[in-house]
Amino acid sequence: MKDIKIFSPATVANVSCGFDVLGFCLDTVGDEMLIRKTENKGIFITKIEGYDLPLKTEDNVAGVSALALYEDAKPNCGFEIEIYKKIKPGSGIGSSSASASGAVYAINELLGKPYNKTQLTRFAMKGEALASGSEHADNIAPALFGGFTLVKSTTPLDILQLPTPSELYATIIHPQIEVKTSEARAILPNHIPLKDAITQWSNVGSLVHALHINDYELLGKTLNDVIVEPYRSQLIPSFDAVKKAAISIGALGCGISGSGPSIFALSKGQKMATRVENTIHDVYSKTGIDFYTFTCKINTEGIKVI
Ligand SMILES: Nc1ncnc2c1ncn2[C@@H]1O[C@H](COP(=O)(O)OP(=O)(O)O)[C@@H](O)[C@H]1O
Ligand SMILES: N[C@@H](CCOP(=O)(O)O)C(=O)O
Repeated sequence: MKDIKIFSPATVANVSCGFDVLGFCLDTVGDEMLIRKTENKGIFITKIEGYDLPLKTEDNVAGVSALALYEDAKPNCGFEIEIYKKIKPGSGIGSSSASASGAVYAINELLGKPYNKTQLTRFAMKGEALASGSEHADNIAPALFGGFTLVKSTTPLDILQLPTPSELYATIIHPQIEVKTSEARAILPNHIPLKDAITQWSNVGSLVHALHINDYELLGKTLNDVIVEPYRSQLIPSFDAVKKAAISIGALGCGISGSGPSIFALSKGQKMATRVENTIHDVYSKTGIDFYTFTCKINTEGIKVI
């Protein structure tokens, strides 16, 4: 195989209570990437469409991740990367992760799959560090593994795959403003009150249990973030109004998607999810800020060849 085209999906990291640990993969929205072998050794980004991003390998998340794999594999060829970007950088639905994980997934396929998904995650984390200043894996893991994932540890890297309730739908509202993950991380405290930590890890454990027993009502109760949301919600216009409206119309829960500005809501069934989307659309229409919304199932497959 000399070339490959892939779909690299958007993802929702943190999932309210699970900062840097929990994440899930979205369907329908994602980047496309075309990667081909070349006789010229090295990693070359030859084309980017959709958003203005650096072509220089070392300045692009996809290039940095690809280089990490390339320097480990030492293949007797190089790779050219074309990125067809659909996820706006700084969106909060894993734009950097889609590039980082897509690049390593595609090159691994072209090399005959010498690496497993955990090893690919490690390479892709190098790209995330370029974007956010931190090697977090909570977007990359759901992109590569699909569904819900929990990053048990980063050293050693240990990713847990969690069950995905079959009737679960995600609704995303993406205000067209940029919130860089690096900036959204810089405003977080280094220390947290013990009582908040107890609440947070109680919710994480309960969320994992809810996924395992397919309990939608319990899942909704766990979507509560007392540590990060109080700081980051201040970066997102009308966040509180969106969250209140989504839950009042029947969403299981609602929170900041990743580092924002996107907001996610989870619902049981497509009918409720559509009702939630219509409601938050009406709320945001009053802000005067450009935005778009979409609703989709949880993507249990992750990155795929197209
Ligand atoms: N291939 C790429 N895809 C997305 N962002 C990239 C890429 N290469 C570099 N970047 C930079 O990374 C940042 C986007 O990362 P981040 O803030 O984490 O956005 P998101 O929350 O959407 O993942 C932007 O500053 C962008 O310029
Ligand atoms: N745990 C990270 C997740 C960033 O997600 P993104 O979609 O905004 O890149 C964080 O919250 O900083």
